[in-house]
Amino acid sequence: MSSYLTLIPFIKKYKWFYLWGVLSLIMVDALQLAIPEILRRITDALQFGTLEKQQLFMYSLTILFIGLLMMLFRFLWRILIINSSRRMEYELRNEMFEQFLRLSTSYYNDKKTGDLIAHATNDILAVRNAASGGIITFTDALFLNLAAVTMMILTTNLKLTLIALIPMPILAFAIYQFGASINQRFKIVQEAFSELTESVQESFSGIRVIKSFSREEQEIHLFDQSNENLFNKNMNLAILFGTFSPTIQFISSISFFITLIYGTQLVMNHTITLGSFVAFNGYLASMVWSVPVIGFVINILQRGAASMSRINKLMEETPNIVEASDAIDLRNVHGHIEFSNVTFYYTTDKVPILKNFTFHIDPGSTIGIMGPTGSGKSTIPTLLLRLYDPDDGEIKIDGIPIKDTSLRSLRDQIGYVEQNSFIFSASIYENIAFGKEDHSKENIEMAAKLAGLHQDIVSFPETYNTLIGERGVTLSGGQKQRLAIARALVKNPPILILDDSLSAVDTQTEERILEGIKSTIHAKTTVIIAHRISTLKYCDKILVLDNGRPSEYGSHEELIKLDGFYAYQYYQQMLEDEIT
Ligand SMILES: Nc1ncnc2c1ncn2[C@@H]1O[C@H](COP(=O)(O)OP(=O)(O)OP(=O)(O)O)[C@@H](O)[C@H]1O
Repeated sequence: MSSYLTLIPFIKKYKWFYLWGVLSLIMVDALQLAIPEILRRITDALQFGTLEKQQLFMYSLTILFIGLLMMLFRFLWRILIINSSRRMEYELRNEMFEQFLRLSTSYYNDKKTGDLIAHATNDILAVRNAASGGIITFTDALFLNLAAVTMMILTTNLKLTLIALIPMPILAFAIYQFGASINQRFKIVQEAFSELTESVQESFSGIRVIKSFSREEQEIHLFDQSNENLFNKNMNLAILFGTFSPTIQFISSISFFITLIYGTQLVMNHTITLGSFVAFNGYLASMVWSVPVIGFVINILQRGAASMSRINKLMEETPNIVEASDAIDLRNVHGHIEFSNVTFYYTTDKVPILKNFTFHIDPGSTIGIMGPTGSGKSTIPTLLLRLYDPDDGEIKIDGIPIKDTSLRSLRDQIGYVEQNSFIFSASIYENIAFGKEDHSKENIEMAAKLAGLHQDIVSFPETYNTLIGERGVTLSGGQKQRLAIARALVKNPPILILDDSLSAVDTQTEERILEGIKSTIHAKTTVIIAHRISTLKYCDKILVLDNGRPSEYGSHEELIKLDGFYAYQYYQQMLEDEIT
């Protein structure tokens, strides 16, 4: 329950809402307890034949008035408490999303999307329930219980009260036991639900693969298994719930049974009046209702606490990549890049991806990087962008260690086109303008032209406003790549990195794009990671990586002469071109 401590700032912020809300709630309860008192007076007057018409009219009118006040106060507490819990949910969700974006790339390496979504949905919902329903019902039940017992003792009979309360400890124990099992089964249901959501998400994302491999039957079977698992877990919970209510009701009825036997005797021997007996039953009914509710509330609060501790854990995560407190802004970059003795592991228990890697790129030059798959090519821009930090060594831009620069200014200097860039479900325009806040229509069109995409865009019915992704048209692999290039070019960055980003484009288009970039954007340091020699031959120098270490370096001609990996790839690709 200590996990709720993090909610204190929220509660403090909305303390007046909560305070007035709880007071209104207590007013509702107090008014509710006045009704058995009126019934006592009416019954007594009826029993002793003293009830006058005008008195009955007044009592009825009072009950009506109480009903009206209860309506008003109920409305008030609902508005006040539900409103503040919704505000809390809103703020908590915003804070969580900000934290998600603050966390470093490595955080996402071993996290399931379904679990992350569950934090933002189920966990926040459970906390909101605890902060609204939980608090309301807890206050409600606690006050009602205490007030009802006090009224029973003060207005009726202490002994009858004590005897009627005998089953209450059994009731409390049963509720506690049920509560623990319900909580556990509820958690299992949540896990099964998360598994099902994950599997549905995967099926939607991989629908093309499923269809092209005719895996529909197997996927339906797998889904059926997950769904059946969820059904079984839900049934387990339902059975427990099904047993819970009747058991609780049965134990509660023992209280009425005792009251009926002992209470009627007290009436018959004139220890209490008939009116007191009626009122006593009214108080008992309020109590019997509220005892199980306390059990439920404890569940809601426990569930909320479990969710809150998961949220706290997430909020306490610190990003691996942090800015120095005196970080400087990188400005007017010339594009000199230097890697000195860089060693890097994605996971420390595995082999290093880059080993003592030392390399430098002159400003304004175009450098190609090639090497076998998995040799660490894409890791180089990842480190340059500080998506990860090296375990050893240093990286500098224009002589400034990138660790000393602000993340934003560093990333603003680099236009990085990933192997498989993500395309958002938005318009083409918005996708290109993504990385540049102060863009103009001309900038966007210029970038699209340079990336060789403009002609494709104008052939779409709504040109630049055409929606793409889930809500719109589907782009071809080559169009996606060119869109990603346009997105990087619109930033007009001093350093441009194309990571296998022309592989789905034919060689003539590729030639046009690279020529365009070279002739239009002067003095840009360009790094081209590629497997195709046709792409690399535009580069001033080419670095061949092998197992995280430079193995060859030189111009196209120099590397051919060297007769190593590059030359082998060159002849191999020439042969393929001749055959096709
Ligand atoms: N996020 C990650 N977590 C753990 N390991 C990773 C991660 N990204 C890449 N790796 C591993 O690091 C190694 C180098 O990956 P990298 O992407 O740099 O290779 P690459 O030379 O660009 O390969 P390719 O030509 O296939 O794109 C690979 O073995 C890869 O499995």
